[in-house]
Amino acid sequence: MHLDEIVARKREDWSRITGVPSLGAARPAPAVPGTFAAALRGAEVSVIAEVKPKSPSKGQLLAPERAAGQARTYAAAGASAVSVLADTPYFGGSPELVAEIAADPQVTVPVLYKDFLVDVRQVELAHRTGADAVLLIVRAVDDALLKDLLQTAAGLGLDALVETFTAQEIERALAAGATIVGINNRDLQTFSVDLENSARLRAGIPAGVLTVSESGIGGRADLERVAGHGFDAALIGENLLGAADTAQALSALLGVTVGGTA
Ligand SMILES: O=P(O)(O)OC[C@@H](O)[C@@H](O)c1c[nH]c2ccccc12
Repeated sequence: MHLDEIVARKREDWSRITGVPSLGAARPAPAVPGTFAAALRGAEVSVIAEVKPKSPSKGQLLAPERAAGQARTYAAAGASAVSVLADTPYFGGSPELVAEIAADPQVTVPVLYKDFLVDVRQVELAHRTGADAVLLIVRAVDDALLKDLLQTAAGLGLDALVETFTAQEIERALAAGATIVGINNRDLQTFSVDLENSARLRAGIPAGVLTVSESGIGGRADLERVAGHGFDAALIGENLLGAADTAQALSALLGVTVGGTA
């Protein structure tokens, strides 16, 4: 299974859905534009820590009942933002999980809604969860839809992390107006990971655009490499989810980058 199959399924699912699904009693505060972007800015490389209950390549990563607590641990241990999977069939998350985490007073950092967006109604659903930002994957959409998704997000006060994998996708992201660009180190067609992908493509992103290196970042050496290439942030899931002590793993990652004290 790879990106094309996931995207085909999402399109089919959303063709059957009428309107925007409601989220029960969830009544989030309105999104404050720029909250997620602001969390990534700063002198040091920021960490966006991910709550990814399972993945197609690794299987179960986190027991469902531990997912919400994981976000609290990330926030307490110094993550600048948390990314939460809203996709259920492939990644074991849900919009309800995003809503629960976004409403948690102990999660004091911005929340990124992570799904495969192929319909503007998904941006509205993300907004209903109380998330601060959405992930948009360039490869999953055409230019017109990418623009629509970006404009819908902006209209609702949501920031957008626009994910790319190639130089051409970076150009498409920038042409559509992206102000936060992610470069994935994992090829979503094959699931192979190469950190050099970020390094190679970073130069194609102009100053003033926030940059995020995504996937396969394993430890402090990797994070330093990413910082050295000038990224504002790193998106990290599996390494933290697999650690015996998440808080300690995250502190060790951050300790070095914020002053070499870890
Ligand atoms: O767990 P990792 O290798 O640290 O990667 C996190 C994140 O980048 C990855 O989960 C991801 C990047 N883009 C995605 C799109 C959909 C689902 C998941 C992802």
